Amino acid sequence: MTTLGTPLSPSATRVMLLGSGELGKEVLIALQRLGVETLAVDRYENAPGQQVAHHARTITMSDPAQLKALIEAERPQLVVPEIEAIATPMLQELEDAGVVRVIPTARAARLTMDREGIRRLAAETLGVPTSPYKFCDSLAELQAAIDGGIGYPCIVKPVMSSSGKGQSKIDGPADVQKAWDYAMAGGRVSHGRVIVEGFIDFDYEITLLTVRAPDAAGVVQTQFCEPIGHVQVSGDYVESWQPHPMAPAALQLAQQIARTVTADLGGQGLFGVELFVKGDQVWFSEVSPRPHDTGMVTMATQWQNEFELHARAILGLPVDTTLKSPGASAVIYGGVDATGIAFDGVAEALAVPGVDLRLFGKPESFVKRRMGVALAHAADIDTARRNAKEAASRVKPRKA
Ligand SMILES: Nc1ncnc2c1ncn2[C@@H]1O[C@H](COP(=O)(O)OP(=O)(O)OP(=O)(O)O)[C@@H](O)[C@H]1O
Ligand SMILES: NCC(=O)N[C@@H]1O[C@H](COP(=O)([O-])[O-])[C@@H](O)[C@H]1O
Ligand SMILES: [Mg+2]
Repeated sequence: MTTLGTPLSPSATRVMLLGSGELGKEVLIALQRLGVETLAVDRYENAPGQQVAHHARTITMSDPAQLKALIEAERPQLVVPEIEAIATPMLQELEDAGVVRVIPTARAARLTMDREGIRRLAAETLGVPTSPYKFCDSLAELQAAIDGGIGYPCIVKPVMSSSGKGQSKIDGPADVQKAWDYAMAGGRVSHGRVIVEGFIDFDYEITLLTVRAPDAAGVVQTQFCEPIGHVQVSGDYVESWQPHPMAPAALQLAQQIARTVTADLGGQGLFGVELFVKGDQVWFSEVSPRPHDTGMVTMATQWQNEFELHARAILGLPVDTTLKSPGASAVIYGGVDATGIAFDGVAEALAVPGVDLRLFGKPESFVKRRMGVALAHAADIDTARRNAKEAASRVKPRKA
């Protein structure tokens, strides 16, 4: 039985988010709606989630000493990682010592913070199909890996990065040095290691949102949302839609891979399983043990969006993954480097049929920083995609 308390009282159910960007903000809102007391942590002040939580703290989350001190001082019942760049070995230590429960598990957070952990688990331990890959610590090792079998084209990524940071495609020998240098500059935590992956020439890619939540008997069951299709530019998502139509055989394989990987990671919560599909062939790419950026579309498409599903699953409450309507999302980038920016065209954007907006409230904009998203529901995904993109293009961020 789950019992929830009253926030800001001794009975409170207290949850700490580690990372409080646009995804954490929505998880925090979902938790607030259930009367959970929330504490939003991030690396900078006034992060989106910090603006809606009961409490806000700013620390270097990759520093084990700072992380330990904060968790020991606050003693939340649950710690919910929201980004990769966290001192996850310390989370493991605190979980092992019984100080906190980490969502979905400290081991899942540790394995997925580093591409090497999750890739070796999926490909080598679980035998799930992935692109060919090698890990390299120098430009010479990168060149040797490519010449030794990875071949061209291939993709280089820092082992610790997300949203495409430091990622580039190598089409031939002339690109290798550039890709190495770019990876060295782009990791979220400085680290001289990269993964080089053979390029998969997929027909399409999906995120399969997978929820592990207990049933009435308290047994954790796996449930899937409808597949989310998406388009990535420079390794960062720009557009997503749901449901993405799939051949039954490919969908079955996708669900089987997602079930295998998430069952091994364990715990309770929502996972974003990223998969490449070509005909009936499916490759595992990576997994977020938390809501996924492409899953923001579920704010327009599902009865319970991915943030509500995560909130419910981690609290041990029942979930409903069914679709309400086809829909789409389109990203709004900052377009300028400036703090405290203004957004023109909001009314024009909201005049597009079936459209809603999220402006995240990030205090500082960069040309390629995601500052908002347009959401659209429609009778079919083509209309929804068109309307979401139209609405996103009508929002004009500028220096205030
Ligand atoms: N081996 C590959 N073959 C073909 N395309 C790839 C490959 N690896 C990555 N990509 C493309 O680059 C995108 C981003 O890659 P990946 O998900 O590994 O990066 P990321 O930085 O973790 O992104 P995010 O944090 O947004 O999930 C993929 O969604 C896909 O479009
Ligand atoms: N693909 C992972 C992802 O989308 N993560 C989301 O972006 C935020 C960081 O944004 P920022 O880099 O603009 O601070 C994270 O806090 C999370 O919400
Ligand atoms: Mg990804």
